[in-house]
Amino acid sequence: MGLALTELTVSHFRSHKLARLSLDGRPVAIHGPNGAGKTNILEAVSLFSPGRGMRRASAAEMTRRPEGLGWKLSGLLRAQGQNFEVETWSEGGAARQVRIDGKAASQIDLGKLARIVWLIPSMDRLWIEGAEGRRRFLDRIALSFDPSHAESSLTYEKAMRERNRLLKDQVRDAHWYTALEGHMAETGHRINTARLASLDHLRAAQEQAETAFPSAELELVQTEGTMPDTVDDLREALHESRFRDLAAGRTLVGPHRSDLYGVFAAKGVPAKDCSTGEQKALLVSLILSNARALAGMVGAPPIVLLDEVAAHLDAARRAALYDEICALGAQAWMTGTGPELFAELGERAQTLVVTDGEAGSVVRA
Ligand SMILES: Nc1ncnc2c1ncn2[C@@H]1O[C@H](COP(=O)(O)OP(=O)(O)OP(=O)(O)O)[C@@H](O)[C@H]1O
Repeated sequence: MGLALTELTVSHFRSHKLARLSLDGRPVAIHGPNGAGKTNILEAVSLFSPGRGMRRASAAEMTRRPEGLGWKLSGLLRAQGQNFEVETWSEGGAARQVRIDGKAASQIDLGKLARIVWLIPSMDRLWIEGAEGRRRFLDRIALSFDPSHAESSLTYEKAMRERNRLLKDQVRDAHWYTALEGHMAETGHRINTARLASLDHLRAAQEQAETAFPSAELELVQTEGTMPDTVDDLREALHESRFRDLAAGRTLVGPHRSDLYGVFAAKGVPAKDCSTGEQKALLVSLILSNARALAGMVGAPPIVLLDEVAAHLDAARRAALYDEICALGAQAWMTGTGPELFAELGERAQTLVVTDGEAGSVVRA
């Protein structure tokens, strides 16, 4: 068995008061009516990777109402041929903490053990909406390849926020800028390199795989100007941009101005102009490529979370998705409103049924 959660306890987390799940490593098909608490389980699993989880919610938002005292997720993770006891929790809305085998650990430590990727309904408009969503999508992929990408992003954003504050306040003291630009150049360059490397991994995985899903041609572009390709050039560009940035009241150069451009390869059509179904198929294709590339890199496929994906695929594509997930050997957690959406999986998956009970969500095998 590759990477998998074999036990999961969800406590005081969103609609779940207490859910104890035993998993056997097969894909997990979760069905139940709307609002029952299916996505909440996937969100819980996503919190075993660095960051705010798949809904980007605050720790306080995820605390079960009305109690509001905090939440806890614990599990047994099968990774690298061993079992790890993993825990993450938040008390009273405070920043979440992590423990591995009873010892305090960082989110990045956990991310190195539990590679987790996801596809969620809000990504359906990925190619149509703003560049920020596409950068975030690519950054999640980069983070799955290298969990320390999360740290680079946080450090860069913190320094940029500081610099933007100086720009807004029209501070002209060069010393302040020089120090911040040094940090931004180093972390910004690391972010850009990780994004480009991620695209290379995806391209290689797309080329090597036999898949029923369309491939995407992907390119990292700048919304304006160019992205300097060395630390020194980025530092220089930030320095040179100071007057322009003072006028704009924000930083105009750097990896926060990058965008992911995608083309439906077989037709040569930009992803944003493809049909809804084609856009979904492209996303599935990218997540499968991400999973394949990770399997090649770390020796095991990631845990894959697919929220409401089955319902949006026709029967042939759905069957192909299940075949590809099973061939990869990934523990995929999938949600849908009814069992018929998982019929093609048969015994290859484990089924959980979630219903809305008086004391919150109820999960049964
Ligand atoms: N902090 C919270 N405390 C208690 N309940 C919450 C909290 N956050 C969300 N919920 C409840 O969780 C439910 C939604 O759960 P979830 O999104 O998992 O549903 P779902 O089964 O995936 O539904 P759908 O099929 O409609 O997507 C809603 O009833 C919502 O009110």
